[in-house]
Amino acid sequence: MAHIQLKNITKKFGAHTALKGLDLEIQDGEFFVLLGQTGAGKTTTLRLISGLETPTEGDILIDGVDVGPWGAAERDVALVLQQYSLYPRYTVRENLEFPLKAKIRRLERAEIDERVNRVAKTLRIEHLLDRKTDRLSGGEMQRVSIGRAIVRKPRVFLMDEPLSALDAKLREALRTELKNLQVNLGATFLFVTHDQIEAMSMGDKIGVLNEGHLVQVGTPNEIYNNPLNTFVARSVGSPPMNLIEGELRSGKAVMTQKNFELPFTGATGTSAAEGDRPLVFGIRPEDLHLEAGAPVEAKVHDVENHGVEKILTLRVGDIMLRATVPARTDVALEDAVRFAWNPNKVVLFDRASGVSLRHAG
Ligand SMILES: Nc1ncnc2c1ncn2[C@@H]1O[C@H](COP(=O)(O)OP(=O)(O)OP(=O)(O)O)[C@@H](O)[C@H]1O
Repeated sequence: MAHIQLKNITKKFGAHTALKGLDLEIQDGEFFVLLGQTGAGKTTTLRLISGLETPTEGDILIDGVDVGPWGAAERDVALVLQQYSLYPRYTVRENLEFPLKAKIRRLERAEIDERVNRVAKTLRIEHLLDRKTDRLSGGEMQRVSIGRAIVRKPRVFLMDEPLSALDAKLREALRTELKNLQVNLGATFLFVTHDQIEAMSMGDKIGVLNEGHLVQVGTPNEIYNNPLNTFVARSVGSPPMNLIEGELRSGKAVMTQKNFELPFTGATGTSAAEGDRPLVFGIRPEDLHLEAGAPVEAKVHDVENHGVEKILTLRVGDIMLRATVPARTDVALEDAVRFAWNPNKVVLFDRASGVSLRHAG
């Protein structure tokens, strides 16, 4: 178990700056997810913590100790990658024993057996112990890779998209297992992914990374309900938050799309809302609902049936809005419908900076 702190980390590769002044703190026993698109700097962050790269500027502290001078082995962190790095001609048992046989560990045979058996039981791969790893399915191989990390009892687990090579069903199953495992071990996990569903479902905390900048850190609820800016608003939620242009007029927010104009009755949420200015309204699809007599008319442009719910695309003039409605809602393409929204749930963003007025205030 360990507490990790990154202080003002910058990492340059030649002329390219991969990380820019990154400050990040991961509490002991926390499941922290770093969410970002390709090239955001996720892998670089993991490689810096594990000691495979050196920061251009800034410090990395593990349990309050500056680990800058320490090599990868001394840091005692385990890195699990998307591509399983197993020895193909070895059995599962041999692969699990391997990290324990390093000379510096000097473990007794009985201790090695005990650890391997316990990990195999935890990951439900006991029946595979004597099988060669090239005879395993993708999900089994990834379990063994995770097992190789656990068996060492490292201080920190760093996971680089470990589930992204697996099919959807397996990914879902392993998400739950990995989360349970982290809770049972009480371990500190830093898990990086570009998949917002993974981030939302697994993280105690999420850090949203964009082009080497940490944009926002918060619990999944904070990130979802109170995004710092339109980038974060678009990064989480499926379908994503509706973002509609409008403006502030005499203290009232007004949506001013070409074909409709609507007063917004909810609180603007900040004193920074004084003075007229261009805004973006953020409304989650589940906060839009169909209602007879509601203020705005729309045409049903698309209907996706997802079992328990339907995702509608509504066309209002030339803008498209997504609405998540109960599956029993009876609508067909090109139906005329009316919709309303929950004014308390609307998030207002400054159009120029993209920053939420709640945060700017
Ligand atoms: N060794 C290197 N030399 C030069 N540029 C690098 C090197 N490693 C990473 N980069 C660059 O730094 C940026 C961040 O890369 P990084 O691998 O950390 O992104 P990522 O968020 O993990 O992306 P992905 O999801 O695609 O793995 C990218 O623009 C990448 O091209």
